[in-house]
Amino acid sequence: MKNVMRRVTTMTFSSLLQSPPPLPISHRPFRSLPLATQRILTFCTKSKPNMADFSYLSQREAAEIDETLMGPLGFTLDQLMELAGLSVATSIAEVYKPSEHSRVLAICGPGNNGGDGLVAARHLHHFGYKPIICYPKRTAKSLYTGLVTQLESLSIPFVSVDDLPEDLSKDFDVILDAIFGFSFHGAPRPPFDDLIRRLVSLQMLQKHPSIVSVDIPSGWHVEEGGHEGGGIKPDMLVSLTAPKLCAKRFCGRHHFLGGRFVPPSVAEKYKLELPSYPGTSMCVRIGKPPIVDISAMRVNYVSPELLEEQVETDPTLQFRKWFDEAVAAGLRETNAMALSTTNKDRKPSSRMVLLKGYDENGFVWFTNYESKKGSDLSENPCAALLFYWEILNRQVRIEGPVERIPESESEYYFHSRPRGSQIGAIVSKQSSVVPGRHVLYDEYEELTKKYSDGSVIPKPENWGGFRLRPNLFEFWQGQPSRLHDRLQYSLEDANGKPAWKIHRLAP
Ligand SMILES: NC(=O)C1=CN([C@@H]2O[C@H](COP(=O)(O)OP(=O)(O)OC[C@H]3O[C@@H](n4cnc5c(N)ncnc54)[C@H](OP(=O)(O)O)[C@@H]3O)[C@@H](O)[C@H]2O)[C@H](O)CC1
Ligand SMILES: Cc1cc2nc3c(=O)[nH]c(=O)nc-3n(C[C@H](O)[C@H](O)[C@H](O)COP(=O)(O)O)c2cc1C
Ligand SMILES: Cc1ncc(COP(=O)(O)O)c(C=O)c1O
Ligand SMILES: [K+]
Repeated sequence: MKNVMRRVTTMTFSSLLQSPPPLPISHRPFRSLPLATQRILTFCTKSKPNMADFSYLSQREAAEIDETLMGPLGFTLDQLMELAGLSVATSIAEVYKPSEHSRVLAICGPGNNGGDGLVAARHLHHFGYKPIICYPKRTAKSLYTGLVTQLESLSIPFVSVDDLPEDLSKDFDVILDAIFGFSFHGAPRPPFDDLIRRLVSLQMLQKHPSIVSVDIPSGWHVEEGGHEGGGIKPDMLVSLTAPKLCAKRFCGRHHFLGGRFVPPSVAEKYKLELPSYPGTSMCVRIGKPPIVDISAMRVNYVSPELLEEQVETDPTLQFRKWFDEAVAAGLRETNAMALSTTNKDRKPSSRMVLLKGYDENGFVWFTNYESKKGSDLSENPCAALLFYWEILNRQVRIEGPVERIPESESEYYFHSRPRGSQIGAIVSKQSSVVPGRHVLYDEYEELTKKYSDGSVIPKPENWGGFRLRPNLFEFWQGQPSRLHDRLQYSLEDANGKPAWKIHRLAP
């Protein structure tokens, strides 16, 4: 596609045929765990099978890990607390959106758990929440006074226990329980005893703020747990480093793990079986995903209006504008599109493909000409493309006739791909039945060896590009109450020449 087409953002494609990634830790077989942990695991496996994959720390182990991190491993408390607090804030943001749960009360205790709460509150503020802090027993150390100063400089209010509203359910959507962590022992002393009692009675109400506990539900025994004895029942628990034994008794809807800083030596020493964190996330959900009512799943789209007078007269330019905005919005595969084809019996079929270039002449993707889509397109050379850019509430539909691109352009593009994907294209007789994965892997290995000298990998004859020449575009912008904007561009006759006409369609 030398200079013919504008190349879409370079995407990395980790081919199915490249070496398989290691199993995430959570999927590896159960390994030997500390005895106490094993006992609890065996006990709980019966009632909650999905929890058996993780290890749980005793109070002593948790403290020991902290000492190791901050001793021989060279971490400082400030660093760990910052990461712990950030994990808590990102976990909250995954479950409670600021649009509906902005009013957060962070109750912070005298130790490091309280410090995590202070850090989390700062991050929540930057995420768009409106936190208020109750921090009755302040620590004079500079780490804590610094955190307080940072919060004050953001005008985050501090409230005393006496000034807290009697009914916490009216003023708050989320209560962050950062009172006690893994060093809690005995029975809670004032003023925390009363604060915990208030959280317990709050939960008796039908509608109450969601309680999010940092590391340990405050007042629970670190190993034995305890809400049966009348303690708090948090809706969410964010375990740090690894869940403590009491987390086995957690029955709330959302259990997250944070503290993405555990070096392999610590994981190894304590035989930690933990899930892997996705992508760049600071937190990962553990335990069962929440049960959702699919029929109630809906988003009320709120977007700027899409007006006839704002859009480009040329739909390719309008596409460029939206495509670039989607890239700028940070979408991972802006160029992923659904391609719909039909066969000679008019039977439709859809799949995702990657857009690899577009201009006024059309939209190009690459594939195997002998695949299902290839065969459909030879029987009916017409197709529809569909993009959905969720975070922008936008959808684009494109339809038109399809043709193969010149062989030289396919050649050029094929050799620009990673060598693994080039070999993958040779190995895959796309859409045909394969007796097993090993067949693909064996051939892949063989070809990898064959071409290990760096010689040119020949493009299979049946692999190349298709170009759809649009005769219809539709730009869709989601709006409240389902009254979306839909602007359709169709090619119509204007004095004997085709010209793009814009029509607004009912949503
Ligand atoms: N590695 C990590 O994941 C990190 C986690 N962090 C967080 O740190 C806590 C543990 O912090 P620590 O300071 O050791 O302990 P606590 O936050 O639990 O609080 C200890 C203070 O609480 C007092 N305390 C204890 N029991 C009671 C009680 N019954 N009533 C009232 N007060 C109590 C205790 O006072 P004492 O006089 O009793 O000693 C302390 O003042 C961990 O859970 C994580 O949240 C770190 O941020 C970084 C690394
Ligand atoms: C995000 C995404 C992008 C894809 N891109 C391509 C592509 O560019 N070309 C391709 O042949 N298959 C691509 N695939 C695989 C196709 O969806 C499909 O499985 C394959 O092409 C076989 O389809 P068919 O049997 O209908 O021909 C992609 C899949 C996904 C999920
Ligand atoms: C089977 C197949 N072929 C081709 C592609 C496109 O790969 P590339 O971006 O290397 O052209 C993909 C992308 O997912 C694919 O799955
Ligand atoms: K806590």
